[in-house]
Amino acid sequence: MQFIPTAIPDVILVKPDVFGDERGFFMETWQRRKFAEGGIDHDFVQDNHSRSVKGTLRGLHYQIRQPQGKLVRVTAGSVFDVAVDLRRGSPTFGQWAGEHLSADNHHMLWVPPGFAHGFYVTSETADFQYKCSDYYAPEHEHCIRWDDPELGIDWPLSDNGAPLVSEKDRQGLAFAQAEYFD
Ligand SMILES: Cc1cn([C@H]2C[C@H](O)[C@@H](COP(=O)(O)OP(=O)(O)O[C@H]3O[C@@H](C)C(=O)[C@@H](O)[C@H]3O)O2)c(=O)[nH]c1=O
Repeated sequence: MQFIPTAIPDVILVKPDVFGDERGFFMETWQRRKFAEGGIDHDFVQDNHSRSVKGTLRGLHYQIRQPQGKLVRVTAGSVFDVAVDLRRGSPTFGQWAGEHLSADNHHMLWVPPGFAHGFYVTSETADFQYKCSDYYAPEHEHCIRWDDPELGIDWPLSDNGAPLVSEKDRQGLAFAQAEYFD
């Protein structure tokens, strides 16, 4: 199991050991002791699973109270996954880290509390599964626009136009107008 700091060191790319044989493969997707040694030392209280069609973009989401750390992975298809540092005073405040996660590369991303999170689907469909370190609290949920020019996220958008975004995400705030973490 490899734990690799990304462009934002607190955002960690996890490359699990994958044991293939004639039946298929086996891998550990969460193991408290190994992940703690790798810098991901959290209790998880909720697991989520979403499916999205190609060109979908979900995000950028965060909860200003009850902030959630998210251990995310893709079990079918592929996505470009992004974390944005919203921790005021952090040396990487306002910066983003992005990684390609897929069912084929088995990579996971640790998005700590204090970050906004989103992803863009690059395959026909994508199944996206993640563990959360706090409960869903819609009353504390905030959304920053995925295409905020100040953030300048380099989404690998397909040529045929704008991504598929929920009504809620279309109402996302500019980064400059967002609430941050102290
Ligand atoms: C996130 C969530 C949603 N829901 C419900 C609310 C709504 O009716 C329906 C769809 O919700 P949303 O449109 O917010 O789903 P979605 O846009 O997939 O929201 C998710 O996006 C990614 C990027 C994240 O980082 C997640 O934390 C979460 O915010 O599911 C829950 O019941 N529990 C949950 O934990």
